[in-house]
Amino acid sequence: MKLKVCGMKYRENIEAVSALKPDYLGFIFYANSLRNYEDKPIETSPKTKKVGVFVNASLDEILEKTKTHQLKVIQLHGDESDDFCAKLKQFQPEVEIWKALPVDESFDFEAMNIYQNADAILLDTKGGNYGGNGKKFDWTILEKYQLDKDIILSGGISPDDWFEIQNLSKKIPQIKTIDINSKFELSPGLKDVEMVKEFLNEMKVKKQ
Ligand SMILES: O=C(O)c1ccccc1N[C@@H]1O[C@H](COP(=O)(O)O)[C@@H](O)[C@H]1O
Repeated sequence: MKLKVCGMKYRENIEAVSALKPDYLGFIFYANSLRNYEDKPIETSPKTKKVGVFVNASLDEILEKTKTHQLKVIQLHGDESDDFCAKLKQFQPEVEIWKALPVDESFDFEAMNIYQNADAILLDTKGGNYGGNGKKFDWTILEKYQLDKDIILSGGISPDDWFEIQNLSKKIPQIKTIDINSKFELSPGLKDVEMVKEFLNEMKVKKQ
């Protein structure tokens, strides 16, 4: 299982979290988010891939940020279409595309089939904002999931959730990555480094 730490904003904090070598670090490029990343590009551990999170941004903006920040993954967290994913792939074939979909009790997994040009689907809880709502959806609905496409599990994941996630991933091996954000913060965009460290350690114990 891989770990993405999302919503990084402050340089020193980014350096401290990057030193823990998570698989992914997420930077939100969305002006309406309290976690909007406005600083210069920052170097992270070579083991950590940078993910850019966008909400209904233009192709030009995404391409520009991908180049400037050396993004390895583009996470589309708005209402982007599969055609848009296809266009991005055309310009950036080496960059992975993750399409985020909002999940509630009526979520239809067929919606994932639409996104043939996305490399993976990120499932986040439907809420008042496009993301960062800090709420979990009912994970038992994942037991109905039968497609092959990789899933990134997201939405209100907290430090206490590792045990449940482990059990879930045994039933649903398509869950390849988990995405942590607001439940690991001291304030929006500022991660609690110790909390992230402990969580990563718990994950490593499982891996052995
Ligand atoms: O965190 C934000 O402010 C945000 C804003 C707009 C789009 C996505 C955003 N964050 C993403 O939301 C999910 C879930 O976060 P949380 O655990 O519920 O706080 C995560 O994928 C972030 O990448």
